[in-house]
Amino acid sequence: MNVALRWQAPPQRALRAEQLGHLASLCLKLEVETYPKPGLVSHVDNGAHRDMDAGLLCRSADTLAPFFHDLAAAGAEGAGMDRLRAIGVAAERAMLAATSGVNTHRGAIFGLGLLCAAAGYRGALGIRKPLGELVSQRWGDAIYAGPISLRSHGAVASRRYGAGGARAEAACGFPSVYDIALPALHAARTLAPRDEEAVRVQTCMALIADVADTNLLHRGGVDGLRFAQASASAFLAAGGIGCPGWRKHADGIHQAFVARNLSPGGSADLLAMALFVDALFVDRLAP
Ligand SMILES: CC(C)(COP(=O)(O)OP(=O)(O)OC[C@H]1O[C@@H](n2cnc3c(N)ncnc32)[C@H](O)[C@@H]1O)[C@@H](O)C(=O)NCCC(=O)NCCS
Ligand SMILES: Nc1ncnc2c1ncn2[C@@H]1O[C@H](COP(=O)(O)OP(=O)(O)OP(=O)(O)O)[C@@H](O)[C@H]1O
Repeated sequence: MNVALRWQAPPQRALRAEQLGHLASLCLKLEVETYPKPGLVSHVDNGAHRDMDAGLLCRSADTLAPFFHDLAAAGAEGAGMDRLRAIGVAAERAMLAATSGVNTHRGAIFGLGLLCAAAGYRGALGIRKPLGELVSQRWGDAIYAGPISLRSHGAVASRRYGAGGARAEAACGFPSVYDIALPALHAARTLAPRDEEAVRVQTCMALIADVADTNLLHRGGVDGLRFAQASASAFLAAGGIGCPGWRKHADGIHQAFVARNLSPGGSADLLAMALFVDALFVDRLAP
């Protein structure tokens, strides 16, 4: 597998919904094609996961492209949260059918889906606001007011540890994308201008160091989250991808996560979202 980000944002502001759907799917594949990513599935190994591999994640990403397309089109038509939710639920169903029941991308459908809807909305209005701000303004209240599955891993972790999870991240306008991932991504490009995979590793580490990831809480409790955050912070403090031998350090962290069954799926989703936002030049001009 070799996924290149063959994407050049057209100069006009309004990107067609189909292109946005294709871009979102591509960003999911780029996230997969990033190694070492602590505990997560990549083209090199399956990390802390027994039920999925890179091939399954890429098939899932392909399955989701038309749904991201629909979400962008719905956003352009001014859809409210009920309509977006119906498309999101249909996307989750298609994902489970394509993966024989494995949750490959539930968090990513939600976050990237809302960003696609915001990109469609922004294109239709011809405005320049960051996508996260639009999600928060347009659908933030409805995201909080929406139905919550009491038995989901995220909901249990939220109740037990008080973490807001994917829902709070979206309702607040994706602060982890704008305040953590994008600055890390841009700084990393000056450290490794010709190595986009290294840039993605550094961005992923920056996210893990700061995000209260409900996947980590579900799998490892507070101790697991603290271990993950401390490991990623130590990688960054040592110079990250600017340090000679960084791959060995990152690989050691990956193996330590696997040994503890830790997987920061929320940070993986946020990495894909940051790649999506970064690829749309309006956000680059006004992040
Ligand atoms: C809100 C969702 C994600 C419910 O999931 P859940 O209760 O399990 O919540 P939780 O927040 O923990 O996370 C689910 C996934 O999000 C990701 N995640 C975990 N922590 C975080 C975080 N801090 N920030 C962002 N994403 C995170 C992980 O991949 C995780 O597996 C979603 O599945 C849902 O409500 N879907 C309904 C469809 C919908 O409303 N769609 C909107 C348009 S696409
Ligand atoms: N490369 C990746 N590797 C692993 N998880 C990822 C990756 N990219 C995104 N994710 C996110 O991680 C989530 C899946 O994580 P996980 O399998 O730990 O959750 P779960 O199904 O709730 O729990 P469990 O597998 O412990 O039963 C998905 O919702 C997905 O969006």
